[in-house]
Amino acid sequence: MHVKFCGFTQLDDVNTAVQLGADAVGLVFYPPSPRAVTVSQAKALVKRIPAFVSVVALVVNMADNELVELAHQVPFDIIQFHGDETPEQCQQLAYAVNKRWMKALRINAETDTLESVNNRIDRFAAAGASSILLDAYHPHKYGGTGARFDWSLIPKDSSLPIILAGGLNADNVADLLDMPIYGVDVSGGIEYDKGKKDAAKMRAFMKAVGK
Ligand SMILES: O=C(O)c1ccccc1N[C@@H]1O[C@H](COP(=O)(O)O)[C@@H](O)[C@H]1O
Repeated sequence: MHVKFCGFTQLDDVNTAVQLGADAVGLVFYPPSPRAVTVSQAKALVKRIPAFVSVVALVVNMADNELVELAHQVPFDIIQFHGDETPEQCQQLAYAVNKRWMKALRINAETDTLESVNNRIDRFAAAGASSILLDAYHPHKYGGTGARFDWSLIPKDSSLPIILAGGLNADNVADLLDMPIYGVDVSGGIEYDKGKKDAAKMRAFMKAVGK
């Protein structure tokens, strides 16, 4: 199971995540988020991230010129599109900065079915996504809500590797170990306050996934 810890703002927390063996560290470039970082904060955090640990830039409906500028300033590895971006927009934006990317789909149990989730994944696969992230739908927020979605809507035969997010923590992540997913992503479940990570919660999370 691959693990991404997301929403870092503190150097010590990044160091702890790396020491614990996180595969990826996510930085939020979405100013309304309480976990958002500035370019200069991000540069300082990324300096602490060694080879073999991926840096993920989480963006929400970011304008083309802003993403190009961000990519010039911060050496990230992968873009996580977590807004309303269409497959075509993701493809164009990622091409403009020459980066791999994944798309977050917010799953709504009232309107989604396994078929609709698979169809949505297929559209992003055709546009060149390297993975898909499934998160819980919230009517007023794009993510980082701490809410889970109905896991029976996780496809078994997805055309892209699935990264599961939404309300994960050390107590529930083990329930995912038998599911057809490539990785997990957590933010709120490893925090004591927004953007401030709890070393014991990070450790417990890694233990729960057997890392
Ligand atoms: O973390 C945020 O503030 C955030 C803001 C806007 C979009 C996504 C955001 N976070 C991502 O949301 C999921 C689930 O987070 P949680 O574990 O339920 O807190 C995860 O991918 C975060 O990276």
